[in-house]
Amino acid sequence: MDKICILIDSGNSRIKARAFWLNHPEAEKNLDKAIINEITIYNQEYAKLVGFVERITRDGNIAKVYGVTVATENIRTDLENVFRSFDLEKSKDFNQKEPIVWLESEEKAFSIKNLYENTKQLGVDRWFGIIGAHYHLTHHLKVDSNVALIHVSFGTATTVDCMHNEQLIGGTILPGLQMMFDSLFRGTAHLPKVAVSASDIVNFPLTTHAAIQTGVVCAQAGAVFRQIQKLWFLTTQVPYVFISGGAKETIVDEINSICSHWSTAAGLAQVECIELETTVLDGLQYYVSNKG
Ligand SMILES: Nc1ncnc2c1ncn2[C@@H]1O[C@H](COP(=O)(O)OP(=O)(O)OP(=O)(O)O)[C@@H](O)[C@H]1O
Ligand SMILES: CC(C)(CO)[C@@H](O)C(=O)NCCC(=O)O
Repeated sequence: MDKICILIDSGNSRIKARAFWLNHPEAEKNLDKAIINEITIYNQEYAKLVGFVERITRDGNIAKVYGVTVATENIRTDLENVFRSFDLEKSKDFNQKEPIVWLESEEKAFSIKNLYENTKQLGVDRWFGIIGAHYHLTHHLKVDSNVALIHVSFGTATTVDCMHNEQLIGGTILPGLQMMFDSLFRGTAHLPKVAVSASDIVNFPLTTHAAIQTGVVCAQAGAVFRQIQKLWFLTTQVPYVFISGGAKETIVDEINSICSHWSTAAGLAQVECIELETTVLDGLQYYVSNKG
C-alpha cells in the first residue's frame, strides 16, 4: 500500500491538517499533485480530525505525522492523543517513535537562512510560512530565488515577514483583525462590538461602525505596506507579497489600493500580491518531501 504523510499546522484559533503521498513521483517539485486531502477545524474540534484520519487510512498506510504548533501545551497533548488512538506504531510503515514529530524553527533549511537573533524564538508557523512562500516564488512564479519577498499571515495575530537573498531578514507582529476589534470594544465605554463587514470600509467614515472597520483594516494594510516600503528601500526591488490567513479577504483590497497609489506616485513597478490558502502546510510539505 502507498505511504501517506499527515501534516498538522496548529494555530491559536484553528488547526489545519493535510495528507499527501510520500512517494508520489512529482512530490518534491509539485506539491499539489501529491495532496490527498486537507481539513481546517477550530481548536478542540478533534472529532472532525479523527474522522479525517480515519478516511485517510482507507487510502493507504500512514508512515509519518509531522506538525508545527504555536498553540498551548494542552492542545499539543490533545493532538498527540488523537494520533496515539490510531495505534500507528503497530504498522510496519510507521517509522517514528512519537505520535507527531513536532518541527521547530531552524537556522537554515535548504538555502533559506533564518536571521532571528534567537532561532527558536521565531514562531515555527512563521518559519514554515516563509519556506512555503519561497516555494511558490520559485516553483509557481518561477522567479529568481534571491528576489525580495514578504509573507503576510492574517491569523489570530498578524505577521509580516521579509526575505531577501534567501534570508529571513526580520518581521513584525501585530494584533490580528478580530483582536483589534475586540480590544476597542473591551477598552472603551462607548465603542460597540463589531463583526467584519467589507462594505463598511470607506475613505472617510461617517459612522462609528465604518470608522472602526476602516481604521482596523487600514492599520493592518498599513503595517504590511510599511514593510513593503522598507524592503524596497533596502533592496531597490519591489517585493512579491504572499498573503495568507483567515482574515486576508477583508484586507487584501486595501493593500492593493495602497500599493497601486504608491507605485503610480513613485513610478515603480506594481506590487504583486499573491493570495495563498495554506502557506504553512505548503512549507511543511516541501520540507518533508525534500528532506526525506
Ligand atoms: N471568513 C472570514 N472573514 C473574515 N475574517 C475571518 C474569516 N475567518 C476568519 N477570520 C479572521 O481571521 C483571523 C483568524 O484567522 P485563522 O483562522 O487563519 O487563524 P489561525 O490560522 O488559527 O491563526 P494563527 O495561525 O495565527 O493562530 C481572525 O481575525 C478571524 O476573525
Ligand atoms: C506571532 C504568532 C502568534 C503568529 O501565529 C506566532 O508565530 C508566535 O507565537 N510566535 C512566537 C514569537 C515570535 O515569532 O517572535
